[in-house]
Amino acid sequence: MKNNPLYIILESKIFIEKILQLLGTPKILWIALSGGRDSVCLLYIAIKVINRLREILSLSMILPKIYAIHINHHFHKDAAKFENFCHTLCAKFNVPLFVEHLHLHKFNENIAREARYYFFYKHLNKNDVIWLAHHRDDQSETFIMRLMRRAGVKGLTGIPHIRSLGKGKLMRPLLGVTGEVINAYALKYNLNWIDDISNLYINFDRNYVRHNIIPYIKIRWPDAIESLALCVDYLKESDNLLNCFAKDMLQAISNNHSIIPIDKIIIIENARLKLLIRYCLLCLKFPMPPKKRLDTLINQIKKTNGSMFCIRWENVEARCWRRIFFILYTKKKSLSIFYINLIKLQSSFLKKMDLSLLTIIHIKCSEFFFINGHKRNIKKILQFANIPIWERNSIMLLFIINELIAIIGINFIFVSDNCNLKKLII
Ligand SMILES: Nc1ncnc2c1ncn2[C@@H]1O[C@H](COP(=O)(O)OP(=O)(O)OP(=O)(O)O)[C@@H](O)[C@H]1O
Repeated sequence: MKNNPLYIILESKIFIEKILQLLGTPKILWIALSGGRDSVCLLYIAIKVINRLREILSLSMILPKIYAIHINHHFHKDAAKFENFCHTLCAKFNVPLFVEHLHLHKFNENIAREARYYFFYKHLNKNDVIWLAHHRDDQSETFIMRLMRRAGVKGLTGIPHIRSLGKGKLMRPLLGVTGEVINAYALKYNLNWIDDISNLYINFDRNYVRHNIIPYIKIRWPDAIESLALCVDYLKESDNLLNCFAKDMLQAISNNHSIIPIDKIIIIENARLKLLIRYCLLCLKFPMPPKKRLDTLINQIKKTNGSMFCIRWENVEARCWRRIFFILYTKKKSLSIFYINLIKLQSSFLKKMDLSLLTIIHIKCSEFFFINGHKRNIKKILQFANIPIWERNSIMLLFIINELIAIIGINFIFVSDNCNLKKLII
């Protein structure tokens, strides 16, 4: 096993050149280090890649520095073991390690993931890059899980190779290789890591797919991982095309993802209208409606012919009022949006603030924010961040705000005591 030649893929010229090309020359290359096999290998590869860069670049060029970041979730009984392991490993390689702590009353996988990305976001400065160790098997598992959740093209596109995150970029250089290759690499270089025993619990969907489904598919189709990952690549291309199409459609009728004249959309054919609404929701980072809800919404748009209606799912409301179609967020948003919007205001100040004083980011439209919370606390933050406050509780403000944004392009905050939009409208 130690001589397994598979590891060579990770040392091939093609692999190294591809990641060097993607990497560019950031000031800091962050490695998201969990202490597991994949991220330990990634750290090792990063060190080698920077050494390679040192050989190619002229002496006058500044090399990216490698920093590692570990999030201690304090939930796992081995949490301290993982953190200590990361400290020892980074000390060995002379890589500075930043540890962030997350204390949740009750562990929730999704919130923990969102919080992780928030911490990554917080550390990334302009042009920094962070590497995560997802690989081909993760991609194929995600694909199968999403199939079972009846995802459409967008959902099946899986994990992206590269995307922006705050001021920097998030990359997954190992997404093109399988776990088997990473394993061979780890064995070849005698790397140590900690096995997360929770990866064996098949009551989690991912683990069920990993242990109970993929091995069976591979008996019949040994290249299954590769084939599934290729499907994901094809779907990514289709999804990009659909997004371009939807963007053009929107640009022709509105300059806002959440406010569109109803007369412009009534005439759009159903399948295109669905695509347009999904695109707006995607840009607004709002949750997608279940299929039946979206069908009902389309029916309402066509049937009511511009009179009032309201369709809700999760915390989203799609409304028509005074011949304007609105997409609004009405209640508590997920942790990342909550943090990320606040952090935009003034991160150093917020660090000192007790965030629990604020209850909810109420609605986030593309250019302005509705915040609900104790007025005193919100005002304190906004004043500190030099953001003008408008206090009114009329939906008419939406129009005024929209007009002002269109005319002078300002950003400001609307603070309302009563964020029940239904009441406001009536
Ligand atoms: N607690 C953490 N701190 C820092 N980064 C993390 C943490 N958990 C996950 N990551 C990053 O996200 C990637 C994917 O996480 P996930 O839990 O899906 O994978 P994994 O199989 O546990 O990976 P690994 O073998 O590195 O632990 C990890 O490889 C790592 O880069």
